[in-house]
Amino acid sequence: MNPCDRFATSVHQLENLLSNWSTYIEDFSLKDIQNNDNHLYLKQENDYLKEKLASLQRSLDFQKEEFESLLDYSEKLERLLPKKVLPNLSSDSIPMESIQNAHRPLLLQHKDMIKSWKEELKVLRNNFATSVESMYVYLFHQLGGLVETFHCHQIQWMKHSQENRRLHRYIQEWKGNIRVVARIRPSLLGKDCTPLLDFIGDDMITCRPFNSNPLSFTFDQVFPPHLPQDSLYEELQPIIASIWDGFHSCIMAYGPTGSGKTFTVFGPDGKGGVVQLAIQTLFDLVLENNELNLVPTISMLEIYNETVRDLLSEDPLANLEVHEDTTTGDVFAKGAVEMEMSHYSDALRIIQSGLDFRTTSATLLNISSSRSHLLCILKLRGDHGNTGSLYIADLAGSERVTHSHTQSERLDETKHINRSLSSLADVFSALRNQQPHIPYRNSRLTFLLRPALSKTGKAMLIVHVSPEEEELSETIQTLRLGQRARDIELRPSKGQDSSNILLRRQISLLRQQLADERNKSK
Ligand SMILES: Nc1ncnc2c1ncn2[C@@H]1O[C@H](COP(=O)(O)OP(=O)(O)OP(=O)(O)O)[C@@H](O)[C@H]1O
Repeated sequence: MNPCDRFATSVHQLENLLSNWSTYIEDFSLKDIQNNDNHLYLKQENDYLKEKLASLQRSLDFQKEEFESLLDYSEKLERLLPKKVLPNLSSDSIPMESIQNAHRPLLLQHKDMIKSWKEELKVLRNNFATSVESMYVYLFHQLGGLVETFHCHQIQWMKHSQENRRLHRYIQEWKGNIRVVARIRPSLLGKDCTPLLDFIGDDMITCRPFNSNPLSFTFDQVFPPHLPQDSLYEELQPIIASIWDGFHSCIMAYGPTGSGKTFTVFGPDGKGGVVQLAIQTLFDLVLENNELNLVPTISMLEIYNETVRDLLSEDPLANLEVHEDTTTGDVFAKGAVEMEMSHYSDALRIIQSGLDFRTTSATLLNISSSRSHLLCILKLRGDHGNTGSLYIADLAGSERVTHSHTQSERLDETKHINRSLSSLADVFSALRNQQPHIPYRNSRLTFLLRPALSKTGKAMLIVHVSPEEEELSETIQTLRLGQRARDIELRPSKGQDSSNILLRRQISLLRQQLADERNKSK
C-alpha cells in the first residue's frame, strides 16, 4: 500500500471512530436521564473516552504530518521525472494506469522502431547473402583465370628457362666455359633439408644460415636430394660424347667428405655411376661405328699423398712419374696400364678390381672415406683418327682437420688432400682471371687434368653438398667455389677446333670408303 492510500485509510478509520463515539455520547445522555445511579461510573467512562479522543487527535495530527511530507516528496519526484512519463504526480494519488498510459505512445513508438529495424536487418541480411554469393562467383572466376594465367606463365617460364639454358650451353660451347652442376645428397638421417636449403627452379639453390642472410647460388643445373642418379645423365651425355670429337674432357666430383662424390661417380654397389654411364656410351659409339674398329680403354690412377699409383697395375703401390709430351701437350703417368674393354661386363670387372686397391678408411664423417683422388681415364682407340680422352675424377673430400677429428696418418692424408684441392681452386681462379700463367704443376692432380682444363679441353664440375646443418659452412664454401668455376673460359673459340675435327672425321671416312672400293676391285 502506498503512503497516500495508507493515509486515506487512517482518516477513514478515525472518521468511523468519531461517528461511533458521538453515537455513544448520545446513548450515554439518554442513559444519564434514565439512570442517575450510574452517574459516577459513566463519568469515569467519559474521562476514559476523552483521553482516547485526545490520543486519536494526536494520531490524526501525526498522519497529517506524514501526508504533508509525502506530498512534498511526490512533488520532488514529479520535478525529477519527465513530464510525458508522469504527468499528474502533483495530484493526491498517482494511479498506475495513468503512468502506463503516459508510457504507451513511447512504447508503441519503440515497438515500431524495432519492427522497422528488424525489417531493415532482414533486407540487409538478404542483400548480404546475395552479394556474398555473387562475390564468390566472381572470385571463383577470377581465381580460375589466375590459375590459368599462372599455368601459362609457368609453362612460359619453363620454356624460357630451357631456352636460357640452351643459349647458355651454346655460349659455353662457344666460349669453352666449364659447366657446373650441384648435387645435394639426401639426408642420411632422413631429415628434411628444406628449411636450410631451398631450390628455386632447376638451377638455383639458396642456403639459409641460422644467423645471417640467405645466400643464393646459380648453376647450370641443380639436382636436389630426391632426384635419382639417372637424372644426371642428360646433363652428362654431351661431355661424354665429346670424346668422339677428339676433345680432352673431364668430369670432376667435388665436395666435402661424405657429400656423395663416390656415389655419383661409381653409383651404389658399383653400378649406375658416371663411369659406368660413360663406358656404356662408348660401347654405343662402338656399335654405331662398327667399321672403325673402335676399342674403349680405361686407366685408373690414384693420387694419394701426392704420389700417383696405377690401380690396374700388378704393383698398385708403385709411384708413377707424371710427364708432359711437349709436342702434343698431353700429360700422362709413365707406365700406367691402359686396359681395353671388350664388353660392358668386362668393364665392370676391371673397375671393381681397380676400386679394390683404392685407399679408403673410416673417418668420423664417412665410414668409407676416400683418402685419395681417383682418376678414371677413358679413351676410344680406333680408325676414327681422334684421340680424345675423358677424365672422370672422384676427388677426395675436402674437410676441416678439426671437424673430422683426424689423427696422425689421417691428418697427413687430410693435409695432402686439402693442399691439392686448393691447387685445383688456384687453377680455377687463374683460368677465370685469364692469367698468363696457370699453376697446373702445383699438384699431381691439376697436372694430370691439364689437357682437360686447357684451351682444347671441356670440363664439367659436379659440386656435392650435404643437407646437414653441421655441414653448412662447408656447403657454402663448396657452392662458392662451384659458382666461381662457372665463369671460367677454357677455349677462346671452338669453331676452329670443331671444323678441324669434322675434317679429320671426313678424311677417315673417305679413307675407309677408298679401302672398301679397293677391296671390291681386287
Ligand atoms: N644421392 C644419394 N642417395 C643416397 N645415398 C647417398 C647419395 N649420395 C651419397 N649417399 C650415401 O652417403 C654416404 C657418403 O657418400 P660417399 O661415400 O659417396 O661420399 P664421398 O663424398 O665420396 O665421401 P668421401 O669424400 O669421404 O669419400 C654413403 O653411405 C652413400 O651411400
